[in-house]
Amino acid sequence: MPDADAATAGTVPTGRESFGSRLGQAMAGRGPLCVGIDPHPSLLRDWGLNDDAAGVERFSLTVLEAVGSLAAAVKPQVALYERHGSAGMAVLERTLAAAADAYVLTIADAKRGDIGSTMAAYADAWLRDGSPLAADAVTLSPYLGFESLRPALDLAAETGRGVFVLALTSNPEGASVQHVGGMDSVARRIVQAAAAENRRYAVSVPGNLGSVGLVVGATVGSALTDLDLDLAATFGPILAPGLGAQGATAAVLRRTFGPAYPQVLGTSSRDILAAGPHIRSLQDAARRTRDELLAT
Ligand SMILES: O=c1ccn([C@@H]2O[C@H](COP(=O)(O)O)[C@@H](O)[C@H]2O)c(=O)[nH]1
Repeated sequence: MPDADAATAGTVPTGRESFGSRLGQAMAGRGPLCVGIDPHPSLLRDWGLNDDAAGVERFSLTVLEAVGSLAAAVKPQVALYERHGSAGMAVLERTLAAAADAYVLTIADAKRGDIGSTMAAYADAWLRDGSPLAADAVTLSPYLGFESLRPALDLAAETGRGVFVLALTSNPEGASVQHVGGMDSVARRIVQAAAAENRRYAVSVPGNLGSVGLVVGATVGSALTDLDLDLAATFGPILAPGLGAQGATAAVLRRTFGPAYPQVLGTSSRDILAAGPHIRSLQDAARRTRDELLAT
């Protein structure tokens, strides 16, 4: 049931189940792990694959086959397909289609953000039904202003898809922009805007996940307390990259996110991918990370 805030809210304008609801079910059923599909040149080499589109395709489909049933979602890193030009983007299209066929949720890590008119085109690419690059969700950068993301926010709601807006990124340089403003920080404005968006679609109900998520790095340390950020109150999923290769552990994640931990989708790429190319080894690595996330 919607809460009082939702009295004036809109409803999700689609017959399709919302992304938040689908992700919530996947997290409950498979565990709170997202595996990044990041075909770095060094990983391709270690897997005995060429650094070309064919190598990227083999890599991507192997990861999908290995972890599809162990992860709530997979997150292809768009830059690592883009570096192979149109052939790489075609591989990304086929990877997204293969994941959809296997009922695995996809989060395209594209970090898009632009002025409104151009943002509408990015929204069409990643969130429109029938687009060859349509994913279940896409990552967005709000640094042209949160409202500049409106075309993507609205299209995601319309098509039952989701977005993850960068709030506190996992890289150390992020603080120089995101922490600015002290107790009225840039990050706080983004968190509040995401919360308002989830309220708008009447999902501010404990236990229900909204479809407007945030990216908050697993490596942000005490920033949530320092900046007084209440992530639980956003009711949205939190994509938390930084596990493994960037140094964070499941225990760190639990400490960092506190009451918002049930909303956290822990994300790991290189740490798990380094176990390939053998399916069994990839599965062991993904299972270990997932079990650590569940155990904390
Ligand atoms: O704040 C952010 C936002 C996105 N990422 C992305 O996540 C993966 C992390 O890869 P690892 O190999 O597990 O370090 C990568 O695709 C980043 O672009 C992030 O790390 N931090």
